[in-house]
Amino acid sequence: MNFLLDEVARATLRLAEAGIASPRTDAEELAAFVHGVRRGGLHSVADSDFDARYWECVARREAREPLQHITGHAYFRYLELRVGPGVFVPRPETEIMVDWAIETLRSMDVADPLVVDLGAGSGAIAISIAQEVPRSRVHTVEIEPEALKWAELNIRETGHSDRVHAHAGDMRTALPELDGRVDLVISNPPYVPTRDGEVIPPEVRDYDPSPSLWSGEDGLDMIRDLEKVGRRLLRPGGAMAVEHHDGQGIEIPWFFPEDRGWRDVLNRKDMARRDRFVVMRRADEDT
Ligand SMILES: C[S@@+](CC[C@H](N)C(=O)[O-])C[C@H]1O[C@@H](n2cnc3c(N)ncnc32)[C@H](O)[C@@H]1O
Repeated sequence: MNFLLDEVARATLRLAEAGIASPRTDAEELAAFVHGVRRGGLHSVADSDFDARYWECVARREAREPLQHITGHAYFRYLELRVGPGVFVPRPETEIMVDWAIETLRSMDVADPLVVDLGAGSGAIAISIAQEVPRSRVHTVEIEPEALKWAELNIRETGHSDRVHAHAGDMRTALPELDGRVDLVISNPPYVPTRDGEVIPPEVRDYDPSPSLWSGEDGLDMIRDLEKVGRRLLRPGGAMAVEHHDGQGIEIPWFFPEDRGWRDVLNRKDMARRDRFVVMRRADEDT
């Protein structure tokens, strides 16, 4: 074993003691970041090249700063996105909802589908869809100016400025010019119940911006409003996906009733088999 791997083992213990859920991965990611190699290449770093800044990064992580804020990037599907203060760090759970959206768009008989992503954050959802559905046109909306800057940066740096457009605005009233024309609406809205304030991890509570998290006592305020937004934006037969907290999967389908033109409302699960997002579509014109 080389010196760096010894240090990674020591850092792993420190991070585990600090209550980090994935101490080994984080210790390795930080070592890879500091030494400019991939995780698989850590064994090849010469002992003389060990960089003591590694321990500064480990101390920041130990104090529960998110890994992605320390390294400055987050991986999401096939993207490496820039993140930092002022923006929500994209999560793996959301990748599964995006998977559903991409499959749904590919199965639609539409050459250049029109997509709206509500709550841009880093741009993770919007950029992934543009990248993986080649002719899609994606509009994303963000209320927080700081977050919008990160989304714009990522859209530019990933080379998707031609088909992803980030708009400043409130997702509840945004993009009236697209009313009735959108093929797919997707959102990972704020959904954490304010009553959970005491139990969420410090990485989330202290670093994800408040507007990306909280949505009323039961966490459902924004999702209730999204029913109206989807009804306004979608074309007949258009599809929608909304991420939610585990434990909210029973209530949300009731917000999208058949008598308001919703069809095929279904709960979908994440990798841990927990209810994680709800999908639905608008009735066709003749139903
Ligand atoms: C949970 S984050 C999701 C970000 C990103 N889509 C992702 O999945 O990583 C929710 C985002 O919605 C934004 N947001 C909250 N309320 C909003 C509103 N009323 N209108 C537009 N964006 C809003 C937050 O600032 C935050 O960036």
